Amino acid sequence: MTGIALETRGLGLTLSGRPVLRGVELGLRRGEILGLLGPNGAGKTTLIRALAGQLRGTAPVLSEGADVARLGPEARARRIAYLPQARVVGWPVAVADLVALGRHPWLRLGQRMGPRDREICAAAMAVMDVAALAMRPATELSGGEQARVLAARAIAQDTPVLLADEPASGLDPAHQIGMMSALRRIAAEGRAVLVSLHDLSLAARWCDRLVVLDEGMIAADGRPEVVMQAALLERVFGIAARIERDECGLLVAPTGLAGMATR
Ligand SMILES: Nc1ncnc2c1ncn2[C@@H]1O[C@H](COP(=O)(O)OP(=O)(O)OP(=O)(O)O)[C@@H](O)[C@H]1O
Repeated sequence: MTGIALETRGLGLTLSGRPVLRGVELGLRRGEILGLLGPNGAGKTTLIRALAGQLRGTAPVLSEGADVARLGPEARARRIAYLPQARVVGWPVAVADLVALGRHPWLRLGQRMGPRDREICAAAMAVMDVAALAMRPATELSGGEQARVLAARAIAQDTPVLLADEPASGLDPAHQIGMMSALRRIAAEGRAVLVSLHDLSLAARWCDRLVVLDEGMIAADGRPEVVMQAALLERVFGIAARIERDECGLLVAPTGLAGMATR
């Protein structure tokens, strides 16, 4: 068994005639939390959807030798959990039942959850701090609460690969830290985690490796201290930033637009 849980080599993808991804070479390693960064429209969501098997590009995405786009939905859901960017609950199901949907790929038709399934759901709800909301209709929750419930469902899926598209957006600072720490714990269990983020400090502090997408191409791929360079932030994001290191890791604070006076 290699350390690579999911990979694609030379992935290109065109949407409505527009090239959105070009020559993407990426491998997600077990035990690693990979942060995917890039400006709006860089192609992060498109790449995540391709990795999740929802979009097909010019190269396959391979999970243990299998093309994920060709796997049936159940087999795919046992290998890859995908937390989409849009996190709105559309129907008034109780939080605990919504999280339990994460166990469905592991149950046979008509089979009820067993003690182990219930344990996994309870742990996912605890880690996302939604256990106290278990009986509430999910539609009555705040945006951040709904986001945490849907993250708990993805965590309950208990897959070797977890892909999370901006899971920290809309969360308060404590729950952002809770989210990153939960993802890090999942990676520490030997799973592969990819998370897209706009918060550069959150990415630099919590991720083992950062990949920066720019106009559909990988502009940088490496450890946070290697990737987080003033020249790259200026070129890709058009910003000036203060980059500092303290005992917790890197701090990356945007100070202004590139070429303009810092305020
Ligand atoms: N269905 C589509 N048809 C045509 N173009 C699309 C389609 N979906 C996305 N795009 C384009 O592909 C590019 C990448 O979009 P994507 O959503 O992957 O970016 P992103 O990096 O996730 O951005 P953000 O940070 O704003 O979420 C954008 O320019 C977008 O307009």
